[in-house]
Amino acid sequence: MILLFCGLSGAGKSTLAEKVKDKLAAENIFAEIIDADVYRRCLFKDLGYSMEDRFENIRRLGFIANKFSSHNIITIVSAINPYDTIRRELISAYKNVRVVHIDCDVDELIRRDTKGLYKRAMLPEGHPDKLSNLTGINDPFEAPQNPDVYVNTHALGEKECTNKICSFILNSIVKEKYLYNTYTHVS
Ligand SMILES: Nc1ncnc2c1ncn2[C@@H]1O[C@H](COP(=O)(O)OS(=O)(=O)O)[C@@H](OP(=O)(O)O)[C@H]1O
Ligand SMILES: Nc1ncnc2c1ncn2[C@@H]1O[C@H](COP(=O)(O)OP(=O)(O)O)[C@@H](O)[C@H]1O
Repeated sequence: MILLFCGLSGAGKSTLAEKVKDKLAAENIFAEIIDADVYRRCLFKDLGYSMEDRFENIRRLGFIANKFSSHNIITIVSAINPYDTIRRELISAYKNVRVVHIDCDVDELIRRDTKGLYKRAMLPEGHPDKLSNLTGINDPFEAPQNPDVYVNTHALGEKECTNKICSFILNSIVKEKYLYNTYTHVS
């Protein structure tokens, strides 16, 4: 199964991916997280934030995710993933792709602003530090219309969000008789 965790920067994709992974590990279910921010820094240094580059980023992440997923590893792709077209492309290309919308009100994201990106995006035009294409501020985010799971991290705490996502995964495993790997957790 490939889970596309999509949502704006700071919404909670990475936090929830780690928590979901830990909760599944407690049930001896192995999950792999493909965090776009990490892959961009290590492997995809050639990509920026134009629509074309974002499409290419998601295509590459999807390709890698499918390698893990084809070995029956629950695979979480944590990326803003703002465009419906490319999400649909992955859904058509690979088996068992599910969309998890990690939503959060923009006002709350501006308050969190853990990376200082929102502050930079809201600087006046012409300011040398202004970020010109931050998703949700001055670049589009097409919210998934029918996500398999929806959580709003302003309305729900980390634990509630984690439980909701894990319940979906565990129910899917049962329904689809998903062959999942078990492993010995080494801390
Ligand atoms: N202009 C702009 N827009 C969006 N995001 C920006 C931008 N510049 C830098 N960053 C940082 O890059 C991370 C988003 O990369 P993604 O690969 O998830 O984006 S995308 O799916 O290709 O749209 C995102 O990471 P997260 O905060 O984890 O979402 C940001 O830290
Ligand atoms: N319900 C929640 N779920 C996830 N993160 C939350 C929640 N409430 C507050 N947060 C905080 O929001 C921030 C989300 O950051 P992060 O997970 O890096 O977001 P993203 O990966 O989407 O950019 C963290 O500081 C986290 O502690």
